[in-house]
Amino acid sequence: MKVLSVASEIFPLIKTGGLADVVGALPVALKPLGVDTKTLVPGYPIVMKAIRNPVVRLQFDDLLGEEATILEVDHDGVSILVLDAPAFYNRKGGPYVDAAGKDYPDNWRRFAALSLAGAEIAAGIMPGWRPDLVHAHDWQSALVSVYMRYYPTPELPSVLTIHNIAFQGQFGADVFPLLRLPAHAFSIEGLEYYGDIGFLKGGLQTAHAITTVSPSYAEEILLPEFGMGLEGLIASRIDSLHGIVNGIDPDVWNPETDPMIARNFGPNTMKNRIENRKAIIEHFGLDDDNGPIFCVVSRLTWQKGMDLLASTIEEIVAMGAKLVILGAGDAALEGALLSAAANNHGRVGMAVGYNEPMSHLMQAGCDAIIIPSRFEPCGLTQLYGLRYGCIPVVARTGGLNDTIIDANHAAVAAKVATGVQFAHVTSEGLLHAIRHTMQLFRDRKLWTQMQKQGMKSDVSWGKSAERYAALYSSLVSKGM
Ligand SMILES: Nc1ncnc2c1ncn2[C@@H]1O[C@H](COP(=O)(O)OP(=O)(O)O[C@H]2O[C@H](CO)[C@@H](O)[C@H](O)[C@H]2O)[C@@H](O)[C@H]1O
Repeated sequence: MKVLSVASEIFPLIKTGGLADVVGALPVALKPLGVDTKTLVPGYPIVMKAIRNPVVRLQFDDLLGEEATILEVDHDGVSILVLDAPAFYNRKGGPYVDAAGKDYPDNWRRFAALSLAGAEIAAGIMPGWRPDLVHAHDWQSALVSVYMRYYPTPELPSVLTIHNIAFQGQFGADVFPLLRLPAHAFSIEGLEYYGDIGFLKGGLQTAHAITTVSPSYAEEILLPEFGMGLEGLIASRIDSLHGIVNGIDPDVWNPETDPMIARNFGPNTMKNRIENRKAIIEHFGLDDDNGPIFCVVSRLTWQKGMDLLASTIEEIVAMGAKLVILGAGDAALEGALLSAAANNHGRVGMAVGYNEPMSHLMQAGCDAIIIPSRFEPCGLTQLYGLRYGCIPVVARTGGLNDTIIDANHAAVAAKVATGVQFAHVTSEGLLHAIRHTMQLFRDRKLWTQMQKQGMKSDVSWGKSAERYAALYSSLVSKGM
């Protein structure tokens, strides 16, 4: 089976969040199951710089008014199609925002072009390769199935994965004529969304299957609290909705071989882990006592509950814990966390920005990772935590609920606990969970047993890749 995956990020070429990890790892996991994937991504400057020996596969004279080229590269066995369209992607800022952090005003056009290029490739215009199915991710590529439905291109089976329903790609109706779709695509069955146009909304209407990244989140988005206005539409498509939990790349995230950490370790060499703890203490200038070191690796946003963290830091420190934070995002949250770190020298450390090696070292050297998300479609950092013996302390929501076994009495007695969950995502709820975690930490035997239990958890893509492959097959064999 041949699959065209279309996405705005792919690890390791370009990553701003978990989407990139999934888009990069899933094709590798699908390959042994007979699924050959090519992944179409925008040719941002960072991508153009990273690719080696690209082959020109296709040229567009007029992709939504601009010239564009499809280049193919093989990156560590993953086949990547790069949409080289300087008018859309050759910008100084990030993939979505300019250097000042503001959304590019033409994001609708930049990602409509990505989706249209995907629909054209699906139609078979690229010599020598045509997919059997298209898999789009989030709003940035959600128009692929809209173009396939309304454009004069034949329609292939399609899957749309929601990684985060909070980002919907909603734009004014004035841009509709510029998308080159027929007038009837501006309808309730198509792109129209409360008088505007909605990229994700259009994709949810037209994709043959909708997936999201955990079973719990698939249920949550049927509720107004989590559906962000799309719950009614999703409910109308419930027969086509699937919750498939994310896995992680076991080679990139392997404490036994990870080159980004101070010392490798595994379940049988846990004592080596201490070298990573020492590296964290040194890097952040923390007090060298025996209390637990908590970490946070996160976008600094409301979704991730970072305001709750900021408001409880003094109490966390007063309990005797240490905390290190790696993150970037909301400027006010960044400021609040930085000043908490400055006020608690030796107890709280903060690294601002995006730092992949530091994210690995934190998982390897800290004792627990705090994830106080208000909603979390899947979450990947708790899975890395499991693999690295960094006990996840998580809000009971979405994929956090599906992947972490709370250390309640029954789970501890049965020796199956892998972390701590808290149901009330409030300052009190978070502090209660941290207090509980510190109690568990003091019982060294129990703590080590929980670490090892986590390290044994199946966080691979194995079963989830099988579910995607089965879904693809069912759509292709049905002819949709
Ligand atoms: N400052 C920093 N430096 C280095 N690395 C950093 C970093 N901040 C974050 N990261 C990394 O970025 C990734 C974040 O992934 P998540 O799954 O936690 O969230 P995200 O909200 O981006 O993804 C959305 O999509 C994913 C994928 O489906 C879902 O798991 C998730 O719930 C959903 O919100 C992790 O690999 C993490 O290590």
